[in-house]
Amino acid sequence: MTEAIPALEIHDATKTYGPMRAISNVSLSVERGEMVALIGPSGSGKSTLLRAASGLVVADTSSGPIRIFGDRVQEAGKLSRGVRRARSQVGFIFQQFNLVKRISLYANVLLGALGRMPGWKGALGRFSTEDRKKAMEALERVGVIEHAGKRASDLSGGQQQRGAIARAMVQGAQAIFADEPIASLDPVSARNVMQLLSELNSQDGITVVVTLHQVDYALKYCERAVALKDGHVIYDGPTSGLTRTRLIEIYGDEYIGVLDEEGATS
Ligand SMILES: Nc1ncnc2c1ncn2[C@@H]1O[C@H](COP(=O)(O)OP(=O)(O)OP(=O)(O)O)[C@@H](O)[C@H]1O
Repeated sequence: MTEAIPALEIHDATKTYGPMRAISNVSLSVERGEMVALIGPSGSGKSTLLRAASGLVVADTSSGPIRIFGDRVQEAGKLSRGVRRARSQVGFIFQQFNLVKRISLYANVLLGALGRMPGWKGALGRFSTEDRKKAMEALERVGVIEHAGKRASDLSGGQQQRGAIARAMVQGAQAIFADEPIASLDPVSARNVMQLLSELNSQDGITVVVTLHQVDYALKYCERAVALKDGHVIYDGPTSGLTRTRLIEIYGDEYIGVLDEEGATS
C-alpha cells in the first residue's frame, strides 16, 4: 500500500528578513482532512509560515522542500516551476477578504473558476453554465446568496469573508489556508466563518490550516494546534494538550492575566 500524500509538507523552512529570523528550521506535515490551528504571539512567524507554504514568501536557500499534495511549491530559496499547479489546489483566505471591491459578490465567486479555464476564455469572462451554477450553489451554501448582485465593497466583513470561502469552493480547492480570517470580524461573524470552515473540513474533507489569535477558537474548532514562538515550533499536538502551563509558555507570563480573567484552571 502506498502512503497517503500529505496535504502540506514543510521541511526545515527558514526565512530571514535582514537580521530578523521570522521562521527558523520549521518542519511540519499536515495530513489530508486535518483542521490545524497555527497559533502563537504576534510576530511569532505564523503568517510567514503560511505564506511560505503558499509560495507567497520565498524561504531562505538553506530551506528544504515545501509541497502541497505532493506538488513542490519551493525548495532551497527558489519557487518551483510547478508552483501554480500546487497553488491551484488551495483556496487562500486573508484577514482583509481580498475580494475585488468594485465587482459583484457573484462575479468574485466566479473568479474561483479562472484557474481551470484557458486564459482567453477567462479574459472574455466566458464562464461555463456549470461554473455559474457552482458559484450560485456556493453562495447559497455559505449563506450570502441574497447579496450575490451587490458590489463586494458594499458588504460587511463577514459577508465578504463568506464570499471568499465560496470562491475557494468554486475553485475546487482541496485545502484552505486561512491567515487570520476572523481577526477583522465581530464575534458573531467570526463564529459563522469558523463554523463554515469547520463544516467544509468535516463534511467535504477539505484540509484547513488557519492562523488564529484567539486560542478559544482554536480549542473549539481545531483538533490540532501548532504553536510558534520566535519563529520556532514549540508545540505541535492536540488542542486538548494546550494546558494553562503550555499556553503561558507559548504566550509568556502576561498571558496569566488573560487566563485568570477567563477563569481557566488546568
Ligand atoms: N516583509 C517583511 N519584512 C520584514 N520583516 C517582516 C516581514 N514580514 C514579517 N516580518 C517580521 O517577521 C516576524 C514574523 O512576522 P509574521 O507576520 O510572520 O508573524 P505573525 O505571528 O503572523 O504575527 P501577527 O500575529 O502579528 O500577524 C516579525 O518580527 C515581523 O516583523
